[in-house]
Amino acid sequence: MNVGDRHYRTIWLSDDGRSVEIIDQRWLPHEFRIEKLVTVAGIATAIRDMWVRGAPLIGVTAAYGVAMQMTDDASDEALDTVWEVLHDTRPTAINLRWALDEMRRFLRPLPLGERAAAAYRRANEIADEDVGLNRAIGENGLAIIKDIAARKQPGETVNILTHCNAGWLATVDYGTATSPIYLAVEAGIPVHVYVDETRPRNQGAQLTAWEMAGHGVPHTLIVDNAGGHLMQRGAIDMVIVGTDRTTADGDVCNKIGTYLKALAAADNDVPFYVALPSPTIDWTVGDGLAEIPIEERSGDEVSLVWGKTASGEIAQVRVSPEATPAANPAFDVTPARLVTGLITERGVAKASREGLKAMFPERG
Ligand SMILES: CSC[C@H]1O[C@H](OP(=O)(O)O)[C@H](O)[C@@H]1O
Repeated sequence: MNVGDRHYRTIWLSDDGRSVEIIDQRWLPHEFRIEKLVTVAGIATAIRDMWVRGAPLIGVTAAYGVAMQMTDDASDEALDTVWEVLHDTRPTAINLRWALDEMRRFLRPLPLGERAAAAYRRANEIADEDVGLNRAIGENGLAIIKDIAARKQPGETVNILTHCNAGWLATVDYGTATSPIYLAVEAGIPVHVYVDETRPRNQGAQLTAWEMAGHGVPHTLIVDNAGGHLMQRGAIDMVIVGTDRTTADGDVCNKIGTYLKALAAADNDVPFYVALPSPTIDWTVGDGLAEIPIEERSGDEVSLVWGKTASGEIAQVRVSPEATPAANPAFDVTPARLVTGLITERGVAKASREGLKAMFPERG
């Protein structure tokens, strides 16, 4: 997407044809910093410490990490080792495993001398594929927004709530949950987005709000706990979120707090949509609550908050007593029964095994 008058992706191959450059999302919205990643260890750190984050972007970053490894050592052992090293960075987003599996499947049959160049070609393809998938998700989600707009008074705003950041910053471009929003704005549909701040790391306040402001999308930042209140008062027409892993039965694992939004939406008859590219579907898992590993991150992310001081310094401040321990599950699971529809690149699927099989019959 555009940052000012320049188009950016979240990750791109450096001119040296080996390193990758990323938007280091830790400093947004206060500073727009580009970082160059030159080693597999650097790629692993960038994923683990959330310099880059978001399920699709994590997968693409790992794909480039495999390619980087192939330039150093293209042996089968090195291919297996880099798979393990990068897979261990974060446990929940299935795109990470999907991308690592895809790179290993693609490279294993190749002669060692061909693997490095082929790996970069495949990583570039995966990045490009992500952009196409997200654009298609946007088209399919736009139809839903248009339908809601058609049922309101002419010119009346469609109010959308989103949680965390499933924007272009969570992908290579366009985003998943935000893609229909961007296309709706392009189509001239009056939309307004309620942006959940999304504690503890505030991906909504720091990233989604930055994206919305950057693209002139009317939006309002709210605390995570305000969504139900707004739904009770008819202020929300639809909820749209992303996902880090959706099961073959339609259970949706996403940023912590998503489940509570889905409960409030169900209680207030507000449609609750999940936008996802198919690599985010884990076909090996049915029961999300029982089978999806939930990342437990440091309690410091709860107790300490990043922000910009009055003097313009980016700093952390403590919001709880030093002695108070904090728990920090990073994701939760929304049961399929609470999901109105899964907006995929092929269309809107019912959140069920049958619905996903109908959309992806080759997965039968
Ligand atoms: C388009 S996937 C975005 C998804 O990833 C986020 O998690 P994190 O920021 O921890 O990587 C969040 O769950 C978003 O919905």
